[in-house]
Amino acid sequence: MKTGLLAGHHLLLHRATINLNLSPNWSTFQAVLVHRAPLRAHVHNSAPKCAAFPLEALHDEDIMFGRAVQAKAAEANNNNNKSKPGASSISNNASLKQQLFPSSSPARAPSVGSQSRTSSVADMFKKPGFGGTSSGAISASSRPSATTDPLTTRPANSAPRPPPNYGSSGSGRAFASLYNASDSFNDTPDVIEVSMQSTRRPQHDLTSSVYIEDDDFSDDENLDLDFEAPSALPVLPTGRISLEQHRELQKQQEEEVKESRFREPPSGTHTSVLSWPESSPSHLQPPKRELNPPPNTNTKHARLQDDDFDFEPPAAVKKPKRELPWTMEAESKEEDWKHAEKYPLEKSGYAPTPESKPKGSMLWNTTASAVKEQKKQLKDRQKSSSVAPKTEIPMDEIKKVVSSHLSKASAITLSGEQLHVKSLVVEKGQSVFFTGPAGTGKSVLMRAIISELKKKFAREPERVAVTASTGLAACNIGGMTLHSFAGIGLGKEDIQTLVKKIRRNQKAKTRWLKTKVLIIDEISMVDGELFDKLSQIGRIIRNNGRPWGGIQLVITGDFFQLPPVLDKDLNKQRDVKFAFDAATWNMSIDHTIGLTEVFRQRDPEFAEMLNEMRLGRISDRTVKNFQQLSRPLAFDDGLEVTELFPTRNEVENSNRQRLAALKGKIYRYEAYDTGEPAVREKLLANMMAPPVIELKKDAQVMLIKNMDETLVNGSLGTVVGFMNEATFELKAGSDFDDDEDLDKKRRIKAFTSALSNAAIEKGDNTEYPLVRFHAVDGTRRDILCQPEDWKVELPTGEVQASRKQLPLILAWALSIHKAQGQTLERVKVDLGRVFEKGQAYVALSRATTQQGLQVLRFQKDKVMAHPRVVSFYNKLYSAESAVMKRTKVDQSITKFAYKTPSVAQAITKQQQQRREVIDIEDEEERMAGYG
Ligand SMILES: Nc1ncnc2c1ncn2[C@@H]1O[C@H](COP(=O)(O)OP(=O)(O)OP(=O)(O)O)[C@@H](O)[C@H]1O
Repeated sequence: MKTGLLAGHHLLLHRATINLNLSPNWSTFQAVLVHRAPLRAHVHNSAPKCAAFPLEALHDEDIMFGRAVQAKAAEANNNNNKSKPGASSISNNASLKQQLFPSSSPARAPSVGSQSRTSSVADMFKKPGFGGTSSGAISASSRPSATTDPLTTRPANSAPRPPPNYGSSGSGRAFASLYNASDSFNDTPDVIEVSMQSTRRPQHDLTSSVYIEDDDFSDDENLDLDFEAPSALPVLPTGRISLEQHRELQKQQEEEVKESRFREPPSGTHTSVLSWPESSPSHLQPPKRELNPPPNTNTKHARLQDDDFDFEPPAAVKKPKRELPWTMEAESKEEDWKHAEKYPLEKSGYAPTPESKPKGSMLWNTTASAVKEQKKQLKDRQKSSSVAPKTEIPMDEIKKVVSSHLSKASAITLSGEQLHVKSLVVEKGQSVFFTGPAGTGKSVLMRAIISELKKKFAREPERVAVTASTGLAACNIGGMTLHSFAGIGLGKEDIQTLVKKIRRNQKAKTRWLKTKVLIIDEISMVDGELFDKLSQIGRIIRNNGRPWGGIQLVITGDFFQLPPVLDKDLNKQRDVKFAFDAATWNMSIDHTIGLTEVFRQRDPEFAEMLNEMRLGRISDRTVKNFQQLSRPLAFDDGLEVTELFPTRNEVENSNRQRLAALKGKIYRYEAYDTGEPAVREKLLANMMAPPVIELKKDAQVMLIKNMDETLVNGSLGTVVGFMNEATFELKAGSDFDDDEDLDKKRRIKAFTSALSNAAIEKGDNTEYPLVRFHAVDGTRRDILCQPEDWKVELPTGEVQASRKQLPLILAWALSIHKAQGQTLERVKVDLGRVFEKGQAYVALSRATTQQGLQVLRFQKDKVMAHPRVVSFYNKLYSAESAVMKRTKVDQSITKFAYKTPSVAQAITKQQQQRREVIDIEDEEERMAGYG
C-alpha cells in the first residue's frame, strides 16, 4: 500500500513540474514538490545531463551541491550581520567552541550550537565554489576538494591539506579538519506546510525548468517521504466495551469516514498538512476517548528487551485470556506460542478475571470437537490446581515480581559528555562523529543513542539503520554491516555500477530511501574509498544533493584501534585509507566530539600508560611498567584469565586444551543451519556462532548476542550447570532474596512449578547451559542460554543462510579482532605475533586494571600508531586546546568532567597530555618512521 502511494506521489510531482495547474487538493503532492524543488532547480541548470548527472559526471553533483547552498545563501544574505566579515569571525569563534569538542561544554551547547550553525551557513555560501560572495572568514581553501571535486582525494601519504585562513587565529589549521557544520545541509522540516505560492522556494519557473527524460519515471518510488504522522492519530479502544458501546463506536466511525470522504477542502488555499500515508480518513480526526488505558508494564524479565511487552495488542483487539498459560496450548495461536517460547514469562501476560466469551465460543455455537477440547482444558486446569494455589493469581503481578527479581541489573548512567552527544543526535538531529580512547564509553553511548532513536522512530523503525564496519561489530549493536545495509556486495565496483545494483535490489533501495539516521560503529575499520562511494550513492539514490543524500550520520570509533582490512588484490597499490581521509568526511559530519572520561581503567597511571600506547609515544617508564606485567596471574575466585591472540588458530588450540583439562560430562550443541548446501558452508564460515560448541561445567564462555543493556555481546561468564527450561523457571521462582515478600514467594513458586510441569508435558526436556554472567555494570546474572538465530543476507536482501545455535563461544582465548570492543577483567596478551597497527593497543586496553593484565614479549616497536591517525588526532586536540585557550574554558571542563577524585585526576592528566600533543609538530615526522 505504501509503495503505491509513493509511486502515486511521484507521478503527481512530474505532472506538477510540467503544468502547475494542478488540483490544489493534493496536499501530499505539495510536500513532495517542495521536497524536490532544489533538485529540480539543479536539473534545470545543468539541464543537458539531467538523467545522467550522477553517473557520468561527479562534478555535476558539486554544482547541485552548490545550487542547494546558493538557495540557502539567498536567505543568509538577507541577514546583514551574519554576512559581514566581522560578524562572521565572531560567530566562527563561537562555532569553533561548539564544533570542535562540544562535549566539553554541554551547558553552552544549545546557544552556541545555533549560533555556529548560522554562521557556518553564511561562511559556506561565501565560498567561491558555491558561487556566493567570497569574503567569509573561512577561505575556500579550507575545503578544496569539496568545492572542486569531492571524490578526488589526495594520495594517502601526501602532505596534509593546506591550512585554512582564519583571520587572526593562529590555530586555524586544526579548525579545518573539524569545520563541518553547515546549515546548508539542514533537513527540510518533517511536516511541510507550504503554499504553492510560497516565497521561500527558489525563484525558478518550474514549468519551463524541467527536462524530463524517458527514464525519469523509472524511479518514481525513489522518494524519501519524510512524513510525520498527524498529531492526532486515533487510539484503539483498549479495554473491554459493551456491545452497545461497540456498535455506537462503529457507527460513529462510519459516519466520520463518510464525512471526510466527501468533505471539500477549504477553498482558496493550497496549504495542508501531510496526512499519514496509511491512515484512513478517520485518522485525521482528533483521537477518540480512550476507554481503558493499557496497563503500564515497566518491569521486565531479565532476558527481555526494552520493548518486549509493547508487542501486546490492546485488550479490545487481543482476546484477554483467563487460563494459565499451560492450559492454553490447544487454543492459542501459533504466534502466541512462538512468542511465549522465546520469552517464557510472556506466557503469564494473561488477564486473570473471566472475560465474556466471543461469539464463536458460546456453547450453542461450539462444535463437538471444541467441546471435547474444552473438557480437556478443564481437566488440565484441575490437574494444575493441585500444584497451583486454589485462588487464581493476578498474572500481571506475577510477571512483575519475576521480572523485578530477574532483572536486578541496573542500567548505566550516562556521563555529562555522553548525554551531550546523545542530545545532539537525538534531539537536535545532528550528524555526529564521537571518538575517544578505548574505554571512554563509546559503545555504551551508542547503545543508548540507538535505544533513544528507536523510541523516537517507534512508528517507523526503518528510519534508523544500525550498521558497523564488520559483522562482529554489527552483531555487537544488533545491526548489520555497512555493506549489507548499502546492498553493494563487496562494493568493489564503481559508483555507477553500484547504483544500478542497488536499484535492482528493492530491499536495499528501500533502506536507502527510508533511512533517516544511519549509525556506523567501529568506523576505524571503514575504508575511506567506501565512505566516499556510499556518500555519493546516497545522494544519487535519494535524489538529494546533500552528503549521503541528507541522511543523519551517527559515527563512532577510535582510529587508533584496528584499521580497515585491505583487499589484497585491489589495494596492493595504495596505502590504507581511513574514513577521515575520505573527501566527503568533513562535509558529512556536523560535530566531532572527543569523549574524555575513561571508564574502563579507573587507575590513572594505567590509563596514562595506555594513552601513550595509543599515540605510539611510549616513555621508558611505561615500557618498564609493561615489562613488569609479564608475571603470571593467579586468582581464586573462579574467573579465569582470557588470553588474546592475533590469529584464529592460536585461539582455537588454546580453547580446546582448556576444555579438555576440565572434568565432567561434555555437552555438545550442533547448530541448525539453513540455506543452499552449495553456498551455505561458505556463507556461514565467518559466523561468530560456531557450527558445534562443546561445553562442560566450569567452562569459560562469552555471550555473542545482546540480551539487554547490561548483558551484551562480549559479556563473559562461567557455565554453572545444565538444565531444561522448566527447571530453570523453577529455580528462578524459588531463589529469592530473604527480604522478598513471603506471599509473593509462594505464588511465584507455585507458578513456576506449574510452568515446569507444562514444559515437561510438552516434551521439551533439552538441557541448556546455565551461565553465570558478569554483566557490564558489574552485577552477576544467571541465564539459561537457549539457541538464537543468525542470518546471512544476500545483497538482494534475501536470507541466504541462517544458523540456530547457542549464543556462546568458549572464551579462555579470543582473537584480538574479536576482543575489540570488549572489557575484560583478566587478560593475558602475547605481543610476540602482533602484526597490525593498533593491534597491541586494542589488546592491552581491554584490561580494566594492571593487576588483571599479563603482557608477554612487550616491545616498544610492536606498538604502532599510524602516522596519519596521529596527525588527524593532533589536529582535533590542538584545535580543541586552541578553543580552550581562547575561551578560557579549562576550568569548566574540569568541573564538567569531574566525577570522582581518581577520575578527576585522570582527566587532568589527559588534559595535560592533550596540551602536550599540540606542541609535537615533529611528532608526525617521528611517527612516519613506523609507516
Ligand atoms: N557512563 C558510564 N558509567 C559507568 N560506566 C561506563 C559508562 N560508560 C561506559 N562505561 C563502562 O566503561 C567500559 C567501557 O565502555 P565501552 O565499551 O562503551 O567503551 P568504548 O569506548 O566503546 O571502548 P572501546 O573503544 O575499547 O570499544 C564498560 O565496562 C562500560 O560499562
